[in-house]
Amino acid sequence: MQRLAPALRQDNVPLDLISLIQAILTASKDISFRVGQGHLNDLLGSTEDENVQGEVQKKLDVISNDMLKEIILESGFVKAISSEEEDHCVAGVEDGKYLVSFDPLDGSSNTDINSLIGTIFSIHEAPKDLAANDNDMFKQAGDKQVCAGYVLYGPSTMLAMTTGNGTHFYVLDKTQGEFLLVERNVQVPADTAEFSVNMSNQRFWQTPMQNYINDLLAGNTGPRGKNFNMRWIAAMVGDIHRVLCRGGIFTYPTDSKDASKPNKLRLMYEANPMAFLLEQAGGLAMTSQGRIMDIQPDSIHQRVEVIMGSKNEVEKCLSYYK
Ligand SMILES: O=P(O)(O)OC[C@H]1O[C@](O)(COP(=O)(O)O)[C@@H](O)[C@@H]1O
Ligand SMILES: [Mg+2]
Ligand SMILES: [Mg+2]
Repeated sequence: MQRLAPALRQDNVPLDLISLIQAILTASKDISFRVGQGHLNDLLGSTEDENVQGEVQKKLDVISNDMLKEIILESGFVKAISSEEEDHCVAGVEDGKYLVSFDPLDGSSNTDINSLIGTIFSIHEAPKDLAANDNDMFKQAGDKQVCAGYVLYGPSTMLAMTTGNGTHFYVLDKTQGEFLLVERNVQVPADTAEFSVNMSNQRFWQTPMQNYINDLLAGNTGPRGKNFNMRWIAAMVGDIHRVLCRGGIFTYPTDSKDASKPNKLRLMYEANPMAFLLEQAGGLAMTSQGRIMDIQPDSIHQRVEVIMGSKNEVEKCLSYYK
């Protein structure tokens, strides 16, 4: 099986970007090891602190954030990073070529129940005309990403990544400490009979989404004429990995549960990287208003509606908004 670096060179990925990706993965390998230790090293549970999202941070949120931040900034290729766990972007080197946005630990509510969690990352080129501590550098649409990926800490540690030449799967060979290419050009089936949403929020959704999901639940007794199954891992990294593997539609719809926060998932380090991976695998990644990767960001912690997955099913969902 091919190692990561030669696989990326095959896609003509610039050497400095390969080195930056390897830095991110070095931190991820360490996170994978620590996550695997679970109770053994007192890594579970929460801290006393809240992050900029107003969420109580898990110990693993903080540990993985610090490890990624340190290794990425030390790489020397990065002008700044932005993270779910950092209020403001953190400056790197002024002449750094890249910007990295990351969700150090996705699926935080799963850390204490030994369930699926992951790390999500997105890389843009850094503008030369702004200072390294200026958040405005990150106001670039998802379409401008040069790389996106996630590492899934599951029974095996897997990497899904794209640099714009298709989406590929890698597995961490823990005996060698290397990510090995296991599947090139993953393709998401255009149709599906599987949907993924937190149903407990149903009464707060907009009418089109309520109607769409009700028709799925009606199955072969309803207008869709076929039965649909439901899955919800409560970790976007796990739910999107399933969609990349076998198709499906994943959505976190706009809701009225908390008027100050109509959307849950973050554009820069959740929606955009997943959108790049899905589109490169033949899927779609939308809000009810348009393509996620066309959104011009206005803040590094901006939240957006997410409707993504199998092309025909996403289009079907969007038809309810017409
Ligand atoms: O708790 P809910 O409503 O099921 O939301 C689950 C969603 O929240 C998240 O856990 C948010 O991400 P973080 O864990 O990184 O904060 C997503 O991974 C997941 O899709
Ligand atoms: Mg997350
Ligand atoms: Mg997180």
